[in-house]
Amino acid sequence: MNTASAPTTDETHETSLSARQTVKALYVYVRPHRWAVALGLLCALVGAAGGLLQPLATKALVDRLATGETIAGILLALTVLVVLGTAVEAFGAYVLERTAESVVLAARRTLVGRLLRLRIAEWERVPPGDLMSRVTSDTTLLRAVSTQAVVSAATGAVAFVAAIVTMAFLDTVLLGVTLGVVVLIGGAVALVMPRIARATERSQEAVGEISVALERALGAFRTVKASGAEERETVRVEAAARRAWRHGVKSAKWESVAGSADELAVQLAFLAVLAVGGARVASGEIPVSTLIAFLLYLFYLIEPVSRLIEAVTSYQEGAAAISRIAHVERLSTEPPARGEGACPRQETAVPGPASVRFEDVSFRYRAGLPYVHRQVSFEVPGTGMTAFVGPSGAGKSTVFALIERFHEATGGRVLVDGKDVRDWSLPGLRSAIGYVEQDAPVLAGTLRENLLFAAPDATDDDIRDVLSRTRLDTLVERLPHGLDTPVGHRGSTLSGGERQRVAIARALLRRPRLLLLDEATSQLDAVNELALRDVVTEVARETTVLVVAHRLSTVTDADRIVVMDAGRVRSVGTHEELVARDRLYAQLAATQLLAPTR
Ligand SMILES: Nc1ncnc2c1ncn2[C@@H]1O[C@H](COP(=O)(O)OP(=O)(O)OP(=O)(O)O)[C@@H](O)[C@H]1O
Repeated sequence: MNTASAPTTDETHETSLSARQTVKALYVYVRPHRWAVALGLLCALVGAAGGLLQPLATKALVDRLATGETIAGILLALTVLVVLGTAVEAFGAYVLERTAESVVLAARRTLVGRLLRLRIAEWERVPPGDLMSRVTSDTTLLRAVSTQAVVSAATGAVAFVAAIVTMAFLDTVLLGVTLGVVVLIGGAVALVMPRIARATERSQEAVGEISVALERALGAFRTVKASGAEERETVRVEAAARRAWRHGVKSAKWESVAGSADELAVQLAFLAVLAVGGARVASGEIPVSTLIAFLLYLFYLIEPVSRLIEAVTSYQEGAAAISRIAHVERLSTEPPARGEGACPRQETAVPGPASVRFEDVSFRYRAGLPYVHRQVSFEVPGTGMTAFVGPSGAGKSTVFALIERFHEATGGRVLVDGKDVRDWSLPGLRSAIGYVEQDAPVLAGTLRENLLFAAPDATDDDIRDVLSRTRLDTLVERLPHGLDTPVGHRGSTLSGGERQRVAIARALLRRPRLLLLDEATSQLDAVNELALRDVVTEVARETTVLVVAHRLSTVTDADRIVVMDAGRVRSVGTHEELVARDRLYAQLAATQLLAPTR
């Protein structure tokens, strides 16, 4: 029944796309811009046609010189041709660059939209730094392949065929010599191409590793410093950077081999044509103007051939990026809620506190991992405070994760208001809940942005009220810009206790029907703890409050306590009842839960 988590090892293995899948994925990006690409292609073709006419005009010019006719008209026509061709080509290039940027934007928007809807299980599996590098770095590789490569391939092919046909009219023997050389070099280039794709993919992977390593170190910056780990973490990031360099250089090596192939093909063909053509001119089989025109076409071939090579090269690079981007698209996202958009209002419109029931819930985070919940059953009626206690790792926080539907139960049912959480729309379910995580994350931005994060429509009065209830009003008075003071990366300019109170205020502003409070073990001082205790007690009068308790004061205030041990519910009762009849609870209360401000 579990669809949310439990990815297998196979799923985590990243496989490259086949050529067909790559082209299909590429087409999805290009399709919305096909008319712009077509316009760019048209401009490139016009430019190429201008180039194609030049050798013929030169042949006419040489012929006229031989007969003593005037050449001014042809020269003028040639100049106009060159200027117009260049202008059209420049316009086409702009259209393509703009389109390429739009393709990158579209890919980034799709990825970002998906990333924030990923299932928690997927998000836990893939390092955030790697995901970030796919959004920022890999998408840029789409730029070249999505438009320029398409146009280069098309114009290159058209110009190549046109030149070859014209050359066939001039002299088939010389064409045979030319094609022989081109096919030879082309075969060598074809061997090199897959190496470019492989090296690019490795290089992009290494860029992802740089982000992962950086995110790891910068995300625990103080710990890195306090542990004296700057050097080691630097080495780690550098190692990834060196891997990126190595594969980048490898890719550059093969690209330069491929990139110089066009020159080489034409130069070799030039020598061969010069030898064979010279003999044919000497024997009177062809006039010298034909040889000159043929040689000019030969040099004209450099461009289409280099365009074809460029197209294939950037396709190889792009294919690597498309594979990595497609991998994100394959990560599973949270299900679109049944009736999403319509249901939430209806669901949140139900007034009053929500009830919670676990029915024989079993759960493990992934196949192969041990069960965290085994037949967990308990019932929490609307209103009142229910505390969850138990040794570390007993599965208390996991109760909250299942209620929020961050993960889905492997067996049994989790019910909110008597309705299976899987039958709720996700926004509807979550909008009924206020959730304070154990580490009380505060986001970069101002204090106001943080408070309004879960309730963007809260009024100033609501904010004032919640600030005074959580004793944050004195902090706001002290801050230089009050509520509009930035709190730093992850709230680093606030104290641990302040961060926790901000997180609680944020949850309360949401006016939740169910408040989930994962108590931090040692964040609050006695005064603030007392104040918050009053707030939570007050909130519990009108809302269902579930607390993972680490403080004695919390459990003594609780209406009921659920004692968990090794993934099972051991007993349920009030503090007095449990002290009298549950040895583990009595022990916990006497030790871990004893100090009120632990
Ligand atoms: N995302 C996860 N993936 C895999 N295992 C996890 C994950 N989160 C928690 N666990 C494991 O599940 C078990 C229960 O974790 P949980 O956080 O529910 O315990 P807890 O009772 O809240 O502990 P504590 O009091 O220390 O916070 C632990 O053994 C933990 O290692």
